[in-house]
Amino acid sequence: MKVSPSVLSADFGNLARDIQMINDSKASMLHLDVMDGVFVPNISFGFPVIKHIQALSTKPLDVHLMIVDPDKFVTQVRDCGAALMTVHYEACTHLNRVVQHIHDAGMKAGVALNPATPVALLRDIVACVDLVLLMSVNPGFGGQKFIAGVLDKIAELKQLMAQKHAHALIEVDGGVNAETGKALAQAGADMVVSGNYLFKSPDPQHAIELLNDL
Ligand SMILES: O=C(CO)[C@@H](O)[C@H](O)COP(=O)(O)O
Ligand SMILES: [Fe+2]
Repeated sequence: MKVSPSVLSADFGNLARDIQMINDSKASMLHLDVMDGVFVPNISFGFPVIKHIQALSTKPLDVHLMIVDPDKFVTQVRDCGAALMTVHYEACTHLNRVVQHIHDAGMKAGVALNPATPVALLRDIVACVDLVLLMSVNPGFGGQKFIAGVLDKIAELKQLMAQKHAHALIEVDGGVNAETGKALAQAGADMVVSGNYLFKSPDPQHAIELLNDL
């Protein structure tokens, strides 16, 4: 199982230390949650902070945009050095165009679904994206309780991807710990995001390794 630790739960007063900890871990990517206070009821951090993190990180950046109209920011996300730019299905009027712009900018494209958004809505886009991010909490905050309905959504998504000959990675985000991570591994998720659980752990690198070994 690939692991993408969420910087949202890092200690922003000791960011360089926490990024170095992730560099020295088995994490596959580094997850960055951008929130605009409109699409979600919270504001996190923006491009200057991501640029700073990029300079410190040896892991590819997995940028999760919880913002309205993400098409406006494709170039800025690319200029931050992101490897993967994930936008919400619910935030895009012209999702196919946004995905094209992300690819034109040289990044991998991901599409995220809120817990109440059905997988079936991805029918006409799933073959065009590199990753589907299934939210297992309502986006906006770290440290929330895992919504187990995501496990059935993984099965539905796998079925849809088989029908459409799609090869997107399946990433799950929210409330992931050792227990929920195990259920996600069994359900067939390829990558998990974890924030609160990892950063509150007495040994975050060991916690990353445990998820990685699932
Ligand atoms: O996108 C989000 C929240 O909106 C996440 O990436 C969280 O940051 C995950 O944090 P935990 O639920 O693991 O604490
Ligand atoms: Fe996220």
